[in-house]
Amino acid sequence: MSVVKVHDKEFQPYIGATELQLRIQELAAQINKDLAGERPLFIAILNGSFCFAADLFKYLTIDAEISFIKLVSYKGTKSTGNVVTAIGLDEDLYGRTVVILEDIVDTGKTLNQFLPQLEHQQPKKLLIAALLTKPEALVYPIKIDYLGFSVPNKFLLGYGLDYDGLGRNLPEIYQLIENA
Ligand SMILES: O=P(O)(O)OC[C@H]1O[C@H](OP(=O)(O)OP(=O)(O)O)[C@H](O)[C@@H]1O
Ligand SMILES: Nc1nc2[nH]cnc2c(=O)[nH]1
Repeated sequence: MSVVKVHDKEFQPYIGATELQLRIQELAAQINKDLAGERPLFIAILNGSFCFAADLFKYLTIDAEISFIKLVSYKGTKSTGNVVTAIGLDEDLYGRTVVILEDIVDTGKTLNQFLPQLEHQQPKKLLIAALLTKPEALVYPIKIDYLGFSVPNKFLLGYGLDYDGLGRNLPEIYQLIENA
C-alpha cells in the first residue's frame, strides 16, 4: 500500500485489507452468536456501506435478510441538510430484529435523524453495526452495538468511502494527509 492521490488530495494507508476482513469476521462471529434464531433484517445505508455490508453479510452463518436504502434530505426542491426519507425501505419492521449497517458514524447526525423513523415501526430490537466511528467528531449520541474501529477525526477514503465520488473501490482504508 502506498500514498494515493484522488482529485487534488493525497491519502496515506491506514487500515489494510487483511485487518479489515479479520475485524469484520470478528463482528460477524459476535452477531452469529447474539442473533441466532432471530432471523435479523440488515439494513445497509447507501452508498458508503456497500463494501462493509457485502463482506459482513457473507460471514454470517445464521438465517438473515438484507435490504439497502438511501437517505435523502429534501424540502420542496431544496436540500435542508436534514435526513427525512429512506428510499427503498419496503420491509415491515414491526416485531423484527433490525441491524443498521453503516460504513462510518462521524458526527452521528445521519443516524440521529434516521433512527426515529425506524423506531416508529416498532422493531423488536434496533441494533447498529458500524465499521468506523470518530469519537472526537461525535455530536449526536449514537450507541453502536457492533463497532469495527474507533479512529481519529481525520477524513477517510476507500472501502466504500469516497472523496467527491472517487476512491470507493480501494480495498483498504486511507487517511487524508493534511497540508500535503
Ligand atoms: O455521522 P455523520 O456525520 O452523519 O456521517 C456519516 C454518514 O456519512 C457518510 O455518508 P455520506 O453522506 O458521505 O454519503 P455516501 O454514503 O453516499 O457517501 C456515511 O456513509 C454515513 O451515512
Ligand atoms: N469519505 C468519507 N465520508 C465520510 N462521511 C463521514 N465521515 C467521512 C469520512 O471520514 N470519509
